[in-house]
Amino acid sequence: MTSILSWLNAPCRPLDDIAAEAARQRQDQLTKPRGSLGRLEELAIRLAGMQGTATPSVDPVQILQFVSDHGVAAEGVSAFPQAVTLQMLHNIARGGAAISVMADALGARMEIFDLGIATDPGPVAGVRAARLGPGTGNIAREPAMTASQLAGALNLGRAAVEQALDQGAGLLICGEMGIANTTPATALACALLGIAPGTLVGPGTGLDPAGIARKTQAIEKALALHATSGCTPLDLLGRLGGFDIAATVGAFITAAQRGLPILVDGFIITAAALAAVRLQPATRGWMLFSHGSAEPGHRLMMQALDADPLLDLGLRLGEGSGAAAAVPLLRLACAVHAKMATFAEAGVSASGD
Ligand SMILES: Cc1cc2ncn([C@H]3O[C@H](COP(=O)(O)O)[C@@H](O)[C@H]3O)c2cc1C
Ligand SMILES: O=C(O)c1cccnc1
Repeated sequence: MTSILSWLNAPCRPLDDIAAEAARQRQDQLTKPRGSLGRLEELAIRLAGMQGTATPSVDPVQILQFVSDHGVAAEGVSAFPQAVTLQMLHNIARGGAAISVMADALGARMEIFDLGIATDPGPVAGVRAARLGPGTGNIAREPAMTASQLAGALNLGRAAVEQALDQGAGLLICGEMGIANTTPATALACALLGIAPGTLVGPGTGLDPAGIARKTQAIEKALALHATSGCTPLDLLGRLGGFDIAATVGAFITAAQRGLPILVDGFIITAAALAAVRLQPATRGWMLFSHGSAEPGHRLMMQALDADPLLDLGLRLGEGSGAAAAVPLLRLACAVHAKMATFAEAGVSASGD
C-alpha cells in the first residue's frame, strides 16, 4: 500500500514568492487607491504566486465530478434514498443538474466519474466508468474501503488531474454527488480534528431532528470502531471516507505537487481538503476557499484550515456548485490585474499630495 501510494509523499511545488511580490507591486501601481479592490487584489497576488506569472489566469477551469454511493446510507442518515445518486448521475450527464448548468454557463470543462454507484448503470454517455465497488462499506459497521479501493480512488484523482494538466487546465474544482456523503465527511472531519460528532453534525439534504440524532449515532459508532489510537490520516480516510472524498484527496495533493490552483467547494469537499492538508500540509498553499456552506459544521472545518471563504450565499448543495459560483470572482481578479492601467500609463496622480 505504502509503495503503491509513494507519490502521496512527494513534495508540493513551492509557491513563487517573487511572482507574488511582483503582482503585489503591480496592484499598487494600478489606478485605484491602494488596497481598494480588497480580496480581488489578494486573489490575483495568490494566483500569481501559484502560477509563477505576472498575469495569472484560471482558464480553462476543470471540474472533476465524482459520483459514488456510501454504504452508511443504510443507517437512515440522509433525507433522500440512495437511488437518487444514480438518478442524479444521469441528470448531471444530461445537463440538468445545478453543476451541469453552471459549468455550461462558465464555459468550464467537466468530467464526470462513476466511482461506484450501488447499481452499475452500464455505459452512460459523458460518464467515465471507474467503479471501485457497489458503494463503500457502511462505516457504522465496517471500514468504508479496502486498501486497494482507497489506493484506486486516490490514484484516480491523481490521473484525472494529470490529464487536466495535459489539457492546460488553469484551475481545479472537485465536485461530488452521493447520497449520505455528509456522514463520512463529518466522521472524517471529527476524527481528524478530534471533535465530537454532536458538534459537527448537521441536516445535510434536510434531516429532521430525529434524523440528525440517527446520523450522530452512526458517526459515533463509526468513530468508536475505526478512529482508534495510532491510526494515520490515511487510515482514517480509508476507514471513514468515501470514494468521492478519497479521489478528491488524490486530486488535491496532485494539483499541489504539479502546481495547479485549487478552488475548494463546500462541506464534503472541505473534509477532503482537510484530509489532504493533514497528509501533505503544503497542499494548503494551493487552495482557495470558495464559499461557506450552510451545513453548520463547515465553519469549524474552515477555522481548522485557517480559511476565509470568498462567498456566503447559504448554499448547501455540493456538486462543486459553490466553487463554480466563485469562478467569476477569480476571473475578474485576473482581468483587472492584467488589464487596468497604471497611474503612469493613464497620467493619473498616484498620491493625494
Ligand atoms: C437531488 C439531490 C441533488 C444533489 N446534489 C448534491 N447533493 C448533495 O447531497 C448529498 C449529501 O447529503 P446527505 O448526506 O444528506 O445525503 C450528496 O449527494 C451531495 O452531493 C444532492 C442531494 C440531492 C437529494
Ligand atoms: O456544502 C456541501 O457540500 C453540502 C451540504 C449539504 C449537503 N450536500 C452538500
